[in-house]
Amino acid sequence: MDVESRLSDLPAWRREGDEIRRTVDAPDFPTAIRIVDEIAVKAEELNHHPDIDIRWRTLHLALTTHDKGGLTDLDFTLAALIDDIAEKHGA
Ligand SMILES: C[C@H](O)[C@H](O)[C@H]1CNC2=NC(N)=NC(=O)C2=N1
Repeated sequence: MDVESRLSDLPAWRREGDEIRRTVDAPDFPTAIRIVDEIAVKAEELNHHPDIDIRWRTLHLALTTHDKGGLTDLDFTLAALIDDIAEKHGA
């Protein structure tokens, strides 16, 4: 997988070893939680689940495919969906 080329379509994300990561700065805490809730729905649909660290209104998200020991298409698919959700909420 050409990770750098996939990342060029996802400027908010950066590679850290076997993961891609981004932060999401929500306008306030309730919005941050709504974003997490919408991500959770997508994660269940895809059976692919991000690591999420919630710090007040900032989310730290990390994606990898544990089952395959590295990054796969699913990580980039979910990353794009997370970007859509964040943008919709002004984050
Ligand atoms: C058995 C089941 O398919 C898994 O353990 C799934 C669930 N969610 C997952 N999420 C992520 N991010 N990586 C995985 O490898 C993964 N595996």
